[in-house]
Amino acid sequence: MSRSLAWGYEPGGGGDWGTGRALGVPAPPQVPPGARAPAVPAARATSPARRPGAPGLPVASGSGLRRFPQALIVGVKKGGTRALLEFLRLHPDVRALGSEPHFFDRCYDRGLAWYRSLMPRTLDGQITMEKTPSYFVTQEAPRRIHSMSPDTKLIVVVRNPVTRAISDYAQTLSKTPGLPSFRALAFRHGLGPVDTAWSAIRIGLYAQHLENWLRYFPLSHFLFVSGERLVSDPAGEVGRVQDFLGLKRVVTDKHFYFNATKGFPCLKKAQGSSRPRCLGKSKGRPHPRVPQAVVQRLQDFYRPFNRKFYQMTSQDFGWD
Ligand SMILES: Nc1ncnc2c1ncn2[C@@H]1O[C@H](COP(=O)(O)OS(=O)(=O)O)[C@@H](OP(=O)(O)O)[C@H]1O
Repeated sequence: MSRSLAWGYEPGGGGDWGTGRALGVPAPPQVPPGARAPAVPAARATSPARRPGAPGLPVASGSGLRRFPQALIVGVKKGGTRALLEFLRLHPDVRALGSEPHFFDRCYDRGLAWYRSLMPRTLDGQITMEKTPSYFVTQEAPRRIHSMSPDTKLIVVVRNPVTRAISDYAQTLSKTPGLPSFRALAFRHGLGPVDTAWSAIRIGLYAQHLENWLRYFPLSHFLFVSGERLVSDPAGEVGRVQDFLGLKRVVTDKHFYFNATKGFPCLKKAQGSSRPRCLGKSKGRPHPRVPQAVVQRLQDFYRPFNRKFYQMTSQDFGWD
């Protein structure tokens, strides 16, 4: 796997992320939609049995063991989840799956043993991680993750829901030329009520999604990372994450520089490399111009949901 798929930009360089895979990590097995992976027990709604070879126990293979993730980046789409994962991968005690396995939303019927087989091997004391931003808005994800391990640490990168929606739209537009305008999709009947059935809008109702998670996990299991501060102060946000994961603060401001061409913080040296690297061009895409009146209406729409989210998390993200 070419490293440039993960870190597509560097001074004088180009490229794209493409697959969302990263740094030398093999892609998960590709199984056609609807097909089942062979000889793997289905995931159960109860905790995995504690017997050798059972889904709950680590599997020895080569150097280190494949273990279930102890920490997950569960959201949100377009929040800055890739940047956070790649920053954390600089830490010697973090091993992460480069691709998004989508186990707790799309692939759950492949079973826990399949899921664990995707994970990189870790030594004692190292943390296994993966990120799949759609988990945060998947109704069944909290129950399923809880049944894997009620001790799982959950990280949510959140961003102003209006900017997030525009970013989401920009991504869809890049794959679907001729898409109706953002404004046409955001409001029903022209400039009628906000269309909460549109996923770009619905994902930003953070308080509602969090309520579903809190039925299974206490707040102490969550860390909410500001997507805005991840850009303005990456070392500060990654410092909070390292504390939350019980890790030494190894990733610090020494690892970052601001790349004026990219307009984002980049790494002075990516994992296993001596060269500076930025994320690929699908991260930090130009956004289409959205009229200020549309932005304002959405700001007003989200305000009560944002306030509720601030209350629930005891954190003010400053979006209002
Ligand atoms: N360092 C750095 N470099 C590039 N981009 C950065 C960085 N930090 C945060 N971001 C923001 O990450 C946004 C993409 O978020 P995700 O990685 O969560 O997207 S995805 O859901 O996995 O598609 C992406 O959104 P857009 O700017 O709208 O493309 C970026 O704003």
